[in-house]
Amino acid sequence: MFIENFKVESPNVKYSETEIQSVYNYETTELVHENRNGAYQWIIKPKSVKYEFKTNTHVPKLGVMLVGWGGNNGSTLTGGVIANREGISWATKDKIQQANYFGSLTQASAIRVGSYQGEEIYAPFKSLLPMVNPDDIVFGGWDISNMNLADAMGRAKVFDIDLQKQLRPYMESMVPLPGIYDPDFIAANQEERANNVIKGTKKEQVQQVIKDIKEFKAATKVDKVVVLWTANTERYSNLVVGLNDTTENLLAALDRNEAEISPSTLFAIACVTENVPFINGSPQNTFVPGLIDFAIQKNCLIGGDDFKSGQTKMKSVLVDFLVGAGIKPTSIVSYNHLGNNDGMNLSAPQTFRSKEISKSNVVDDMVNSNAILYEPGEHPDHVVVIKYVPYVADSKRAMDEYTSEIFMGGKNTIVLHNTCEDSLLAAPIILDLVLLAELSTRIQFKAEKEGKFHSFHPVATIFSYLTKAPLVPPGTPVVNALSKQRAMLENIMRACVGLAPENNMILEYK
Ligand SMILES: NC(=O)c1ccc[n+]([C@@H]2O[C@H](COP(=O)([O-])OP(=O)(O)OC[C@H]3O[C@@H](n4cnc5c(N)ncnc54)[C@H](O)[C@@H]3O)[C@@H](O)[C@H]2O)c1
Ligand SMILES: O=P([O-])([O-])O[C@@H]1[C@@H](O)[C@H](O)[C@@H](O)[C@H](O)[C@@H]1O
Repeated sequence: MFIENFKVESPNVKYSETEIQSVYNYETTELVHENRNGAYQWIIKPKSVKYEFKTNTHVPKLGVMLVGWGGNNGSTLTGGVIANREGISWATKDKIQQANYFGSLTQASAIRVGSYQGEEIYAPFKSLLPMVNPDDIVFGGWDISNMNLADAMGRAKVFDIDLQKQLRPYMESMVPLPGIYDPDFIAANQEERANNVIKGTKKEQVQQVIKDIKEFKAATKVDKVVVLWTANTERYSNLVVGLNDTTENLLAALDRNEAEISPSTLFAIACVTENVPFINGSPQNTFVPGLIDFAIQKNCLIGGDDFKSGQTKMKSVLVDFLVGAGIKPTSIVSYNHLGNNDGMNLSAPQTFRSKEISKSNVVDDMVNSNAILYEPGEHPDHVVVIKYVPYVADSKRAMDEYTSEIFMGGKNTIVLHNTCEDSLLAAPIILDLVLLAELSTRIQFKAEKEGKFHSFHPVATIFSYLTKAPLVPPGTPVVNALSKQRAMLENIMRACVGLAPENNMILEYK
């Protein structure tokens, strides 16, 4: 059965006018490696840590500024939210289609809240904590192309024509602000669309972005802004001691107009300076060490990298299943071709390399988790291929082959074929990222030994379910297995309302 909402009644949770307060006993373990009777032994000690959470329940009017607003993802998300807000339906060759938020974890997924009279009861994921209604988001942003959002939607070739016709009146007045264009960081084939750029030194560009954010807030009267990069994939920035290794060096490099500071890092500097959450939806290393250091100093939320939308999402499920079943993946080949501008930009070796890294590292934690299957340092052959084929446009064609060793020398090969509009997978993920970024800034918590409440660490690891290469604070383990990432996010939100983690034991029926 499905229920639309619920209230938790427990000594561990208190609802007030302005916040939800909860007490949560975090059950974990502490490991020691000790010499017991002459032999070293691993000892596991269960540990319970009492946490307190406070969630501000005032849901703000949210402004979302997209870098790359006029791109396939930016125009698709904007149009999709308008279509949902206005209740637009449109004719397709099969039926009259209603707008929806399918593919969004927060808007279209469910959680188990228990059982009632022998029936499992589920509720919307978004019913756990008060969240911004996506229909109310005010969009803005930047693009190096000056095309208005209605024409950009046409250029993207993602939405059905009847839908595009209905959306055009809402979108043709939306014109991106000039972006920061640096041909050294993206493919040369992007030059022809760069007709809308901020001139001046890198510091002047940062100052312009800050001014843009302030003017957007004032004009739209939003309470909060989240900035998200859905512009082109850049090449990796070189990490240089004395240039981008610390906050001081990065800001000094900015003053010197150093060439090696990428547009995405410039946007991130502007956002951290203004304490505006910044999320990187692309695979490049926007968050150089100096930027991470700056975000920590300012306690400004940053998160990324690279939306996890299709092939990689499947990979993080399949490899988790195989390794978890004691089956040994030995060869993984991920090929896809697509014909959108993203694909065109990725046809350059340096920008492709950024994507190859984010699409390849996703199996590392799962492989390293099982020494029965893999010797130290052993890992599957893993190849990523992306080809640009203009004719297919946004309709990405992905083909994957997974070969594994099974019982008694057997081999198993799984082949997947996956075709879809890439932007229709990415747009709901962008929505989740900005909604969760806003929500996480309303949560404070402390452990029993801590003196005062504090926010999450500025480097937002709670986004890992939504990103290919989860950005984590230094020294934090990277988890890529999709089921673990989803459970982590759900259980943290459950803790905020005093609910225990979903442990799937349903002992009452055992
Ligand atoms: N399924 C997906 O679509 C998916 C999944 C994961 C990651 N991504 C990443 O998301 C990003 C956007 O994908 P897309 O399909 O929308 O690409 P796109 O090329 O259609 O859109 C990118 C937009 O950014 C603009 N742009 C480029 N550099 C800019 C800058 N410095 N400042 C402002 N605007 C700039 C371009 O003019 C373009 O309009 C890419 O980096 C892509 O790799 C996409
Ligand atoms: O999310 P995913 O399907 O693994 O990866 C995708 C790539 O396969 C695709 O070629 C690229 O253009 C998209 O930006 C996205 O990154």
